[in-house]
Amino acid sequence: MLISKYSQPDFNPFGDEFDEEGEPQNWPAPTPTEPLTATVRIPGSKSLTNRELVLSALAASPSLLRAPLHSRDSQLMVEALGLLGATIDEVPGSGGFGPDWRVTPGELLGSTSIDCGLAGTVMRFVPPVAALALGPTSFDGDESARVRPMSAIITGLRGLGVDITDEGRGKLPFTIHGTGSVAGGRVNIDASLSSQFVSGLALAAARFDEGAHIVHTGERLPSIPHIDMTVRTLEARGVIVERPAEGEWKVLPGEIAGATRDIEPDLSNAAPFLAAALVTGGTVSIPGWPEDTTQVGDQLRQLLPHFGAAVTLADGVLTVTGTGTITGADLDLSEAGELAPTMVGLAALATGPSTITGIGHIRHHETDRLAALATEVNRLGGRVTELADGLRIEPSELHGGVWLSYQDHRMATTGALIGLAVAGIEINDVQTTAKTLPQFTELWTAMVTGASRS
Ligand SMILES: O=C(O)C1=C[C@@H](OP(=O)(O)O)[C@@H](O)[C@H](O)C1
Ligand SMILES: C=C(OP(=O)(O)O)C(=O)O
Repeated sequence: MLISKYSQPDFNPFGDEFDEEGEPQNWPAPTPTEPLTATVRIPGSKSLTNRELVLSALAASPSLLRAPLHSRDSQLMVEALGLLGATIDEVPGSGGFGPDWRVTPGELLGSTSIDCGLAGTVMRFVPPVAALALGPTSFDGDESARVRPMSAIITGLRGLGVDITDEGRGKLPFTIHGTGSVAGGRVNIDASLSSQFVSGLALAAARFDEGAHIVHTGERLPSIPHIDMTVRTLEARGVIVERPAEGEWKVLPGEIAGATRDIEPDLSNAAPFLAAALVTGGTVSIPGWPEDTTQVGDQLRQLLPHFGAAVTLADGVLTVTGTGTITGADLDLSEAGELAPTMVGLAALATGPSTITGIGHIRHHETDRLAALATEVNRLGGRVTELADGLRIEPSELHGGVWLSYQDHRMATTGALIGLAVAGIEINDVQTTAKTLPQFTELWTAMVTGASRS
């Protein structure tokens, strides 16, 4: 099994950016003097990598994952599945950002402890796998992971016949008492706080005796494209998923096939880079943009023009060009909450007001993103007001200062985005980008200095 360097407490991906006490130093966000012209290659998708890892561990035969994401979240997933019985070996890769992974499924055994870090995909996707293992598996994570909602997974698994002990808060930590099988059947859950509850149950459900008929009972369902991604990855491995009604998914019991899968670049991680074209009035291209994808980041093609961008997709290269002026936009991001921090960064630099709604659930992401974004932009002189399910951003002259990251990779990248236009912004704990993009500062600096010019 692979050892995760990203989950070691003393891991420092940037060498010199910790002080002598081991505290993260501030990273001065670069402010270019000219419009950018850059081509940026982006590593693999977190959402696809972690789904394919889970499905590979549950499959009937080995799988090969090509160009997977190597980051804290994917390493935590590798470790978790390794502890439960899968073997994950590195094989020489062709992707350029690290080796490929060969995943050999093994007998699922508990009697282990899983560290979820702050990864929603690990804390929501692995418990149903542990339910299939023989023996108890305890789950915990970072301190800030202990406030993220988990009750729909806990009550959902209980409804499917799984014994779980927890502290009664519907949060980490908890222990799954696996017996080697899960009865399965119909289960009602409220997934209004996270689509990952549906995805987590669905990914393992084909291995349950009766499969699972998942019924979402809440009033709203965020991030629907991520559930579509789950369904598509299941179907690609031969699993039958029926849709009896709106908000219902019926995963039939059956074999999950081993497969060779090419992981697409992470289109949501492309967001701040593409937005940089708007902020500087330049042009940024991302190669390897898939023609047909379930990644919600593909919606950037429709979203960025709202702020004044010209967007083209030709021969697998997405190119965004800005005019130097960012217009305000009114957006419903209920499907694409993951893109909200970047959109708020753009809105903070726009000439007109913006209202971004449909994202109440991002209060439960890595941090309360609505509060964190409002606080940080306002500390730089911005005018951001929190709404129940979003943010109102009004134009304002911003100034430099320290931008706090709240252990949130997308907060860190949003600070860097604003720093392209506002001199003197320093990102505290930029290392937190290792959650999904350990190369962030390297790629960002290359983009700004022209080192990634095509
Ligand atoms: O299933 C996934 O891979 C994800 C689902 C979404 O979660 P929510 O539904 O909690 O927003 C998204 O925001 C997250 O980054 C990744
Ligand atoms: C919400 C996110 O992550 P997680 O998978 O931890 O929920 C995110 O990456 O924006």
